[in-house]
Order: sequence, then structure tokens, then C-alpha cells
Amino acid sequence: MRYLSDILEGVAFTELQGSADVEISAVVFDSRQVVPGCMFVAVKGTSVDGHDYIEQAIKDGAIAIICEELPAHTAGEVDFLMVADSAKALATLAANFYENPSSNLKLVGVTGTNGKTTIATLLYKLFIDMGYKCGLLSTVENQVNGRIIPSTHTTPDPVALNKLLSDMVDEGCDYCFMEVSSHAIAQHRIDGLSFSGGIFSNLTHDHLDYHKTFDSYLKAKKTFFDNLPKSAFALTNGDDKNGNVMLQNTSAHKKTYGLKSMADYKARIIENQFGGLLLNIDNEEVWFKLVGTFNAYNLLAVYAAALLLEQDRSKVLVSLSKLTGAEGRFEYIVGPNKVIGIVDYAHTPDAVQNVLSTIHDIRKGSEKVITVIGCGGDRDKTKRPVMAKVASEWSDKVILTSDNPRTEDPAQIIKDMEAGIDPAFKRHTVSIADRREAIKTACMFAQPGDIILLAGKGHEKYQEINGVKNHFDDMEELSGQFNEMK
Ligand SMILES: CC(=O)N[C@H]1[C@@H](OP(=O)(O)OP(=O)(O)OC[C@H]2O[C@@H](n3ccc(=O)[nH]c3=O)[C@H](O)[C@@H]2O)O[C@H](CO)[C@@H](O)[C@@H]1O[C@H](C)C(=O)N[C@@H](C)C(=O)N[C@H](CCC(=O)O)C(=O)O
Ligand SMILES: Nc1ncnc2c1ncn2[C@@H]1O[C@H](COP(=O)(O)OP(=O)(O)OP(=O)(O)O)[C@@H](O)[C@H]1O
Ligand SMILES: N[C@H](CCC[C@H](N)C(=O)O)C(=O)O
Ligand SMILES: [Mg+2]
Repeated sequence: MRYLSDILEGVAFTELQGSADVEISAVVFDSRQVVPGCMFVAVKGTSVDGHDYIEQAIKDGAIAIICEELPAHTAGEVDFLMVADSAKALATLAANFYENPSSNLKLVGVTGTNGKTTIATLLYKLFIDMGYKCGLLSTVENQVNGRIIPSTHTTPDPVALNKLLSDMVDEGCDYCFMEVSSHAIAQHRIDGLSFSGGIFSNLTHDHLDYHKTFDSYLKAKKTFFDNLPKSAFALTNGDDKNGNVMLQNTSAHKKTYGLKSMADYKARIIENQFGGLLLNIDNEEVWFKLVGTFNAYNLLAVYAAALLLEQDRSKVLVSLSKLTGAEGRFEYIVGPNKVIGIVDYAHTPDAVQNVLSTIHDIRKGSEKVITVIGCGGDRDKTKRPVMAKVASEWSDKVILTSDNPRTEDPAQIIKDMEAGIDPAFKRHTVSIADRREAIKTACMFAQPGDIILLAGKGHEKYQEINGVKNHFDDMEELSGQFNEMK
């Protein structure tokens, strides 16, 4: 139990009706989760306004209400607190409720369009391998020192987030590595957290449905670095066009990594093959299990962050060289006739281009590349034609299919994709809305040694159609097909 007065610390409220001397059982921002004695925070959302649920929350037992506007009737035993921005207040309230767990951990946030899961997961695995107790908050899963907690978002809401951090503190964790999505920054999910470091991977086209313009997407990412404390490090990819923009207004220690530009942490690719990467990293040659130029960046970011967290350089390299990447990121299996099947989470134009150019770099000769790809429904529509264009130009055959159509018509999403394909590449393209059939067809097309890329769903274990998540797993489908081909 916590007192309202404790939870209000640092919250700039403009009006308080009632007494701050009451015990609060929970902080809740969804009326459907109200429990007796809780505080209900009314947040204006993208589809509805939490203020419309205040009455329901009180009926169900909320005893304190945080809101931007007072409802018409405020009589009764309930406390009302007015704030200028409920979403911002929610983050502070949640952190206070759980006694600011982030200040008892070394918390490192990773942001950027692509690579967040890979970098955060590698850091988690690395620090566990070096003997620390750690936490991980990622798209694939959350972990509290080895205990897996399924994740619903890349970055959880402030209440779930602080609860997870508090569990990490209770279990004696030293570090937490977390992904910081642009939605989370814009929605103040991470406000009030105390970061020891921030890492930027890259910025390319994604989420313009939500941020509207590339500039506001960039500004959201930059806010994370603007708000880092002086004691933290701000580590950026110096080779990315916007890498240095991220650090312009931060007061944290500025550090860079890169393969091309002048940087504090440098690496050079010596070998890039299916078996892994040989990097010259700070003048030492080391083999890593991950594949592709983009993973050279991810590995270098992890190496640099570990050094900034004062870890021993040679221990870091030894551990890092043993690690595999995150689930569903460039995971491959070899089928009959040496056909290679790759499952990857590329769901942006840049990621599709990176993964396909990697395949081109590492294939041995004239093997054909067959790509199965779709685009999410109810998400950025402008990336659809671009992803299809990139896939068609970098593959010998493309099968356009579904990837979580959500509430949209799968055929329309495929049409949006087809619009991006140059007529010269159309004859290499087929459209099969059913992803299972699309994967089966790719396997049928494959000649000995060919490479099949299943892009976009990575670790996901479902296909979301009309609000229903049906079990679907690209790797399971692929290995099933390979077994049938035997
Ligand atoms: C667009 C978006 O990000 N939406 C997030 C947002 O919901 P919202 O603003 O739409 O909420 P809303 O439905 O309008 O409701 C407003 C308020 O009323 C409350 N409410 C609503 C109904 C009710 O009966 N009672 C009630 O109290 C809600 O709890 C909420 O507080 O706040 C919710 C609570 O934190 C999130 O769950 C929700 O994520 C949705 C489900 C989502 O799909 N988000 C994706 C796009 C996202 O966040 N993705 C990023 C990663 C992207 C990447 O990987 O790069 C992520 O971090 O996961
Ligand atoms: N550093 C990188 N640069 C460009 N592309 C990358 C990079 N790292 C990974 N990718 C590509 O992007 C895909 C997603 O990688 P990852 O899951 O690590 O990114 P993410 O930023 O966590 O994505 P999300 O925003 O969906 O959570 C990978 O499967 C790969 O195709
Ligand atoms: N986490 C990201 C990627 C989803 C990838 C793809 N499978 C889709 O459903 O669009 C998002 O929410 O945009
Ligand atoms: Mg991720």
C-alpha cells in the first residue's frame, strides 16, 4: 500500500479536491482494470478519451482520479487532482508507486527504426554471460533474470514498465536493457525513468501513420536523448544520416560508433558469410555468429555500450563472439537440396533492403532468391509500395502475401504493395493472400541451393485477422514444408 501524498511527488497538479492522506491500492489508466482503492488516471487516447470512463471507474471502486478536466459532478468521497497532461503524470505516478525502481538499476534504452530488439537482446545475453543479473524489455519478450514474461508492446505502458523494473530490483538485477519505441517516447511511457545510457541505431521510414511526418518521427526519437541525464552516455551510429542529430541537445556523454565515419568505436568487416561475421573491432579480429552488415552495426553498438558500462574489453569480445541474435532475426534452416530458408523480421523498406543485400553478399553463386513478404494492416500505408519495390528489385521472385491484415482487406493491402512494383519486375511477382499457401509456393519454386526469405513476421506466433490472432509461425511453416519436400 502507498499513500497518495507519496505517489504525487513530482507531479505538477493544478488543483486537489480531497485529502492526500489516503492509501492507494494500484495506479490504473483503464477503467476495465479498476480495483477497489485504486487511483484512476484519465488519459486522452488516439481512439477514445479516458475522461469518459471516470464515472465507471468510481463505481468500480477508484478512490482518486487524476484528470485534465473535472467532470460535471465531483461529489462524494473521491479525490480529484487536475493536471495539465495526464499521460505525463501517469508515468511519474507509476514510477512513484513502484518506488522509482529505475534509479536502483543501470538502465540502458535502445532506440531507432531497426535493430532495437537485436541490440537490447545481445546486451542482455552478454551481461548474463558475464555473470550479472539482468532484465530485458523487448518486442520478442520481457525477461527478469531468466524468467520470461510475454510482451504486448515493444515498450510497455508506464504501469507495466515500472512493475517489471520493480520485479527486476526485487530479484537483485544490476542492469536492465530496454527497447524505447517512438510511440513510447511520444506517449510519455518512459518519462521519469532514470537512464544510465541511451543507444541510437538508425532512422529510416516507418510509423508515418502515427507520427505523420518523418521530421516528427525524428523529433520523437531525439527527445529521448534530449532528456538523458548528464551522468548517462548517449551512444549514436555516426554512419547514420541522423546519428549526430540525436546528440545535438543532450547533456549526456556523447559517443559514436561506425564502420565508415570517424567514430569513438570503430569496426571493419573482413568476412561476411552464412557462418557469421569476421570483424576487425578496435584492431582485434573476432568471429561473431550474426550475419550481415547491419549486424556488424548492432554488434559494434553492443560492444561500445558494454565498454561505456565499464566492462573489460577482452571479456566482452569473448562473450559476444559466442552469442546468437534475437529470435526471428535472420534465423535460417537448410532444407532438402540445400535450399536455405530464412525467417526475418524486416518490416520496413530499409530492413528489407538490408536483409536482401546481405543475402546477395553472402550467397555463393547463381542461387535464386525467393522473397515472401506482406505489410501490416492498420499501420503505415506509405511503406507498402516501397517495401514491395525493394523486394522486387532485390529478389528473383517475390510472393506478395499477408502480414497481420488486422481490420483491413488483405487484397487491398496487396494492391497497395503491387502499386510500387516497376512493370519490368512484375513478371517475377505473384500475389497469394494466404501466407501458408505463399510459403508453400515459395518452397515449390525453389531449385537446389536457392534461398527463400520469409520477411516481416520474425518471432511472431500469430496472424492477426479481424482482431483475432490465429496461431501462425513462419519457422514452423517453413520446416513443415521442408519436411514434406524430403
Ligand atoms: C497507437 C498507440 O500506440 N496506442 C496505444 C495507446 O492507446 P490509445 O491512445 O489508442 O488508447 P485509447 O483506446 O484511445 O484509450 C484512451 C484511454 O482510455 C482508456 N479506456 C479505454 C476504454 C475503456 O473502456 N476504458 C478506458 O479507461 C484507455 O486505457 C486509455 O488510457 O495507449 C495504450 C496503453 O498504453 C496502448 O496499449 C496502445 O497501443 C496500441 C495497442 C498499439 O498497437 N500500439 C502500437 C502501435 C505500439 O505502441 N507500437 C510500439 C512499437 C512499434 C515498433 O516496434 O517500432 C510499441 O512500443 O509497442
Ligand atoms: N542495425 C540495423 N539496421 C538496419 N536493419 C536492421 C538492423 N538490425 C536489424 N535490422 C533488420 O530489421 C529487422 C528488425 O530488427 P530488430 O527486431 O532488431 O529491430 P527493432 O528496431 O526492434 O524492430 P521493431 O521496431 O519492430 O521492434 C531485422 O529482422 C533485420 O531485417
Ligand atoms: N512492432 C512493429 C512491427 C510489426 C511487424 C509486422 N509483422 C506488422 O504486423 O506490421 C509495429 O508494430 O509496427
Ligand atoms: Mg523491437
